[in-house]
Amino acid sequence: MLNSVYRLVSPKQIEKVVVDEQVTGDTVIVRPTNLSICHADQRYFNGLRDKEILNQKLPMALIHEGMGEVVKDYSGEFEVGERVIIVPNTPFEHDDIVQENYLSTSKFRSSGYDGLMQEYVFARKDRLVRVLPDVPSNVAAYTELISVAMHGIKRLERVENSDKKIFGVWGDGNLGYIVSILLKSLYPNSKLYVFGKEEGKLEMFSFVDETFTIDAIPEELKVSNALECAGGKGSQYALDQIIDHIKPQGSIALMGVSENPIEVRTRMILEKGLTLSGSSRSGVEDFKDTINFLSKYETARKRFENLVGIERKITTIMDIYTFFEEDLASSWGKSVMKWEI
Ligand SMILES: NC(=O)C1=CN([C@@H]2O[C@H](COP(=O)(O)OP(=O)(O)OC[C@H]3O[C@@H](n4cnc5c(N)ncnc54)[C@H](OP(=O)(O)O)[C@@H]3O)[C@@H](O)[C@H]2O)C=CC1
Ligand SMILES: O=C(CO)[C@H](O)[C@H](O)COP(=O)(O)O
Ligand SMILES: [Zn+2]
Repeated sequence: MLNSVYRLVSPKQIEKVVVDEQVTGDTVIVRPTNLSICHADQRYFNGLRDKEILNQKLPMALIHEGMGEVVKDYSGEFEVGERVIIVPNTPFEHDDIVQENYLSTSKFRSSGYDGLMQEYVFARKDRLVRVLPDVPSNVAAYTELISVAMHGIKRLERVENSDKKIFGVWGDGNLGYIVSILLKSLYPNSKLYVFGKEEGKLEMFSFVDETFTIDAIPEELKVSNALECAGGKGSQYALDQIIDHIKPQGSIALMGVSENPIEVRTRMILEKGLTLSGSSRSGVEDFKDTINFLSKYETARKRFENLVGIERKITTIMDIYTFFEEDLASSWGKSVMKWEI
């Protein structure tokens, strides 16, 4: 069946290609409707990855955060018109130990495999999760990032000690905001401190116990466990501060992605007996946990609406270029496209 796919062929150049899609008894055809930009997409769009990586991964359609409506279901599980979130990770094997998003055989949309910038997405039925009626489409669009935060917290839980008095989140952007919302709901008896660069952004974190700009952290302040949500070179500075302000034998979730390798003070990690938990992407179970979370915590669900930043209707390739530029310039929130191309 013919489908139009909008692929990034080189930095800042997207071309429409028509591909012949294979259909099986497990295929569900989804019309993408609301797509959200991730930092990873911006890195590809602007050519901020190594040349070898770009050569290896392009051409490909960008975007791995999004939802759409079922237009045809060969599996018989979904109704036409149902709103569904598309899980970007696609495993081809099961492993009892390694989770689906860490299997080298899995494919991940918009990382060497076509993302959601397509006329129709031909998805496997197990890669779709229904959107709750109370969740607006512009929030459902970035469920993937919520599931990433959920996954990171769950991985941290595997290694944490029993001290959960104070969580520290470094990063006052999208991921930091989402992680903070999840922590505040999941750990109502713990204190939550958020560390960021700008007062203006930190004001959005009114629901946490305290916020600090990173140049004014009291020397004696200590956290039990920490989550690094800064990314880029900021990961290095954040990790450095975390090492200073975390209690001995605390645990750190590393979630921010840096384009280039960063320096880490391993000596102090050893001296304080710290545990680092790396976490990347998410799997379908994390999406299901996210949906359950959204259904259980109404206040948290509403808070996610405050994270919607710019929203635009996209009808041409030129609109995509403009939107990626606007997203780069935007100071707060997730940028969501109404995909009408
Ligand atoms: N592990 C995973 O699977 C995933 C990882 N990510 C990664 O997470 C990172 C964050 O993404 P996102 O939240 O969308 O990005 P944002 O740019 O919205 O947020 C990052 C925030 O951290 C702030 N920051 C920078 N340096 C520091 C520091 N030293 N201490 C505290 N805060 C700091 C930034 O401030 P300013 O803008 O002023 O510099 C910004 O507000 C990115 O690297 C992204 O690629 C995203 C999705 C999934
Ligand atoms: O954003 C992400 C998940 O939501 C990941 O950071 C992203 O998938 C990493 O992949 P890549 O190596 O292609 O940047
Ligand atoms: Zn992402």
